Amino acid sequence: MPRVAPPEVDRAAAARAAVAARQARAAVKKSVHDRTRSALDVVDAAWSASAAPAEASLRVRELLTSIPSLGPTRVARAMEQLGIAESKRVGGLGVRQRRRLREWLERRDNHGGEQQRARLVVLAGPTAVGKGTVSTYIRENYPDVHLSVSATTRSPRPGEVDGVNYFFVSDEQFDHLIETGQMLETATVHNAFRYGTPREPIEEALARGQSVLLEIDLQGARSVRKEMPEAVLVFLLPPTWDELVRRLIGRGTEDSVEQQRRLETAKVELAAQDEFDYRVVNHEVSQAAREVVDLMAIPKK
Ligand SMILES: Nc1ncnc2c1ncn2[C@@H]1O[C@H](COP(=O)(O)OP(=O)(O)OP(=O)(O)O)[C@@H](O)[C@H]1O
Ligand SMILES: Nc1nc2c(ncn2[C@@H]2O[C@H](COP(=O)(O)O)[C@@H](O)[C@H]2O)c(=O)[nH]1
Repeated sequence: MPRVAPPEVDRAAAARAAVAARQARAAVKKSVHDRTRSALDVVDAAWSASAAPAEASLRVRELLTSIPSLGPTRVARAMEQLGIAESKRVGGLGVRQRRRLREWLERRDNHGGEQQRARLVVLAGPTAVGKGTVSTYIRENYPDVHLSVSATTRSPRPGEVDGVNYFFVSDEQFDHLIETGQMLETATVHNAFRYGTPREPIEEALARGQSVLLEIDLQGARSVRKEMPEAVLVFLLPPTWDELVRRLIGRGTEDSVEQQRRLETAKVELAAQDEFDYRVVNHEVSQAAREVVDLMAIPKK
């Protein structure tokens, strides 16, 4: 192969080009930031008692596409995730829609207008610490997070819905899911029933850029770490041991034998908290949920 002489490098020109590129990137970032802040102002203004008709009647779709980094496809997807109809006007948003839109805009702004990298976050912790409660809060208030729905061989509790809380399956169906490679991890929890995380919905959500939350036990968290080392492991802690016992007994879904069994497992699980990347104390549900969601945005330790 003939040797090609390296081109003469004009170092000064290269440095000038790099500075110009940096300045251009900073300008775009600033304009995204400014437009995001003014979008937030419009959302707030449309809700104030003295709202100008122009702000209230603006369509959410138009408001979002006014932000330079958001094209029509991204806007359509975001609105779907936020549960806001395509034709909705800013003044016509419901309380929860408005809160979700504000939080979404704030999160984008905190990340320089960039869509944050999709992350797989595993939430584990002792029984009755509030994993299910925090996950439900996230499902209802952060629709851009995909919540994994586990399969289990236990029976539904009153109010639990198949396909929403769990996929309630028989032992034979659970075996089939394992044999056909459909599970990312499985475990027998509290020496009682089998639980497992279906693999495909997680892979699909991550591929479309959606962060995923798994609410699973310690064994499951360890298995996920082996399979997907990029996963972020979060341990949910109770404010105190006595509060944990109060929550378990207060929930009233287990008899006293099962409560004792779960508290024994809880001691083992609490001893493993140092294996996790982050710890979040569940004093208050909305605060704990926000801390968990915020962890989806920061680089893994
Ligand atoms: N921050 C909180 N403050 C007070 N009570 C809470 C809080 N979080 C959850 N709870 C209550 O504690 C109880 C246990 O919560 P939850 O069922 O969500 O726990 P869990 O960790 O999912 O339990 P398990 O692992 O046994 O399924 C529920 O009655 C719930 O309402
Ligand atoms: N390893 C897994 N553990 C899971 C999964 N889904 C739920 N769980 C954990 O099971 C216990 C009991 O749950 P409950 O709803 O019967 O009270 C709890 O610690 C859950 O976190 C899973 O897919 N894999």
